[in-house]
Amino acid sequence: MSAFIQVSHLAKSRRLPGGFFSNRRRPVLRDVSFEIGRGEALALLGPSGEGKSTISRILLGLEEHDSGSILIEGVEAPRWRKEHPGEMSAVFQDYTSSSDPRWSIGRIIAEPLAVRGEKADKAVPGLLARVGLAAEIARRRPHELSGGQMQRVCIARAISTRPRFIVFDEAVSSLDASVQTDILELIAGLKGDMTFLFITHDIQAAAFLCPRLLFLEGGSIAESLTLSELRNARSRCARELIDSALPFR
Ligand SMILES: Nc1ncnc2c1ncn2[C@@H]1O[C@H](COP(=O)(O)OP(=O)(O)OP(=O)(O)O)[C@@H](O)[C@H]1O
Repeated sequence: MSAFIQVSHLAKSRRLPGGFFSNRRRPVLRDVSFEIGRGEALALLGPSGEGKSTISRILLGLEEHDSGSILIEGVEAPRWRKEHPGEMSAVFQDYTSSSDPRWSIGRIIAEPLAVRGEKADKAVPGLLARVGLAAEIARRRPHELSGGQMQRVCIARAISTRPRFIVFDEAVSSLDASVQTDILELIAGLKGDMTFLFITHDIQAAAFLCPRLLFLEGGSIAESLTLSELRNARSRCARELIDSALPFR
């Protein structure tokens, strides 16, 4: 599988609280290197606060890194994002703040297309159908939908521009267990040629969607394991996550 994204020696520190003039910084990412193959679904796991979302925000161009490089199809990430508008997308945990509560669902889904100057309204019924929602939902507003329905709307919006790469950052974490399963099945069914990065604390969800799992610990990738290698995990964070998941015991 050829590399779609190559992350090399990524490092990022954050300013410690202590006033505007404080220069004290705390490393979050020390030396993170990994590849995501073209068309691969890759999971990124690790304890809370370890820097998983920081990596996703850096990949998406929402945050700067201090050093290291990110190549997408062999091109520096900022240039790739500029040359491929709409081809990188994301679904976040908080579906409420991901969408304007005053807008109709149709407008929320169509916005990324409208921004690109494409005819948006015609695409909405098809996008709703792809995520298992009825066309009439386009007229409703976010407060009229359940959490699971709203996350489906966020997924419809994320795929509206036909991205080639999607980050799912804790995209099922705030949903009830039964709804989580539905959304995981939806995500699994969408894949096609897309490349996925699936960020989660939930090793069972990761193993359901992704054939390979990365474990982030101490600011770098502690292990990269395929599903069949999970039983031989050696890093502390991988072992803890595996031991906490009953089916793996
Ligand atoms: N905007 C920010 N300003 C300051 N510190 C931040 C900011 N965002 C994250 N951090 C800090 O950076 C570190 C990494 O956060 P990050 O959200 O990337 O971790 P995470 O592994 O995704 O955590 P979780 O699993 O809890 O979402 C944490 O210590 C966090 O408190």
